[in-house]
Amino acid sequence: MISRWATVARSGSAQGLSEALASFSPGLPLAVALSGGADSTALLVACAEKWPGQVMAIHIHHGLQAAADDFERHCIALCAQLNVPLAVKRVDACHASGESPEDAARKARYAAFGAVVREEWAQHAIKDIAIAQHADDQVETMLLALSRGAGLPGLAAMPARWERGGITYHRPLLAVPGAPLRAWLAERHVPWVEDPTNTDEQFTRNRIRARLLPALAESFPQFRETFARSARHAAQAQALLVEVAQQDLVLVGMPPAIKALQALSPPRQANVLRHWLLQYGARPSAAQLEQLLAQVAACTTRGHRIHLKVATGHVTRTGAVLHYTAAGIMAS
Ligand SMILES: Nc1ncnc2c1ncn2[C@@H]1O[C@H](COP(=O)(O)OP(=O)(O)OP(=O)(O)O)[C@@H](O)[C@H]1O
Repeated sequence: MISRWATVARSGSAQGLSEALASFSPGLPLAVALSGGADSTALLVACAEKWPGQVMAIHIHHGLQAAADDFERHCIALCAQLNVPLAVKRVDACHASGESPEDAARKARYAAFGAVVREEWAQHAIKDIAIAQHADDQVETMLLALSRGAGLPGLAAMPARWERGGITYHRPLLAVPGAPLRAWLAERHVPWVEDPTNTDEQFTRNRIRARLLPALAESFPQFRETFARSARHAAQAQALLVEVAQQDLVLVGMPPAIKALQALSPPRQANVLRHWLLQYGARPSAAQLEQLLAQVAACTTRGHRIHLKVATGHVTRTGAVLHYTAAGIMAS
């Protein structure tokens, strides 16, 4: 197995994958999130070769599209061939009103990952899960963020590593473009399932992949590296903003005192208010935040009333402080 990996690693298509895997050192045993598409198929094969007997796979059956059974069949066959234990979990990924089907599927998927490693595989004490987004996915995510007018959290795109619910998630392929992963699988005659919706240009991400990425490659051949560098800069700056917001929240207090807010510069007020609201899951739009800042600035008399819609709730003034009320519950 090792010599086969080394032979393939010398070919151009495998270069990125072998380099990415060389610097990837998760806790073991490792679970790989296997959709059955090319990227996660390549990640699973590469991980199973690198850590024989210490890799498992999780497949989530969303039941969202007719091809879901094909994905499941592929995952079962691949894992049997690799001798990798596989857990298949069925989820009901119905989306709530106001939520996109993709977001609902993503949420259901992460909840199911947690359930598998904590419940079904409790005896293996798995603490690490690898998912297979790659360099092209990262660029698409940044372009999507730009198209929505996102701020730093959006431009920071996808982190290479993060923790949720006691599990460390890894994205070891963020420096590897999509094409070499497919070429690597093709060289080794490993099949994968093509998601039929990936070519549907009704979806913005698919339009970005089909039209913008080739144009970027033509004009800026290094775009994947430079976009990745920008994402890292944005992530670092965002981490700093969170630190400043945490310190400022101590200064202004909980609930935030209007006088203390007024003593901060407007960008710091915006930063700390965004941070405060996020604790209730409320993400103000740029216009709502601007209005809130204007109201805080104008709040110089006892009688000045503040009652502003923010996300699904309201920010109101009660005496010297602000409150956030979400779905009828007052938070402070
Ligand atoms: N149904 C699923 N079951 C398990 N893991 C999944 C599933 N769907 C996605 N993932 C994981 O999340 C990553 C990103 O998902 P996304 O839908 O963007 O990719 P994909 O088009 O399915 O790509 P891939 O070719 O990697 O399978 C996948 O690479 C995979 O690791």
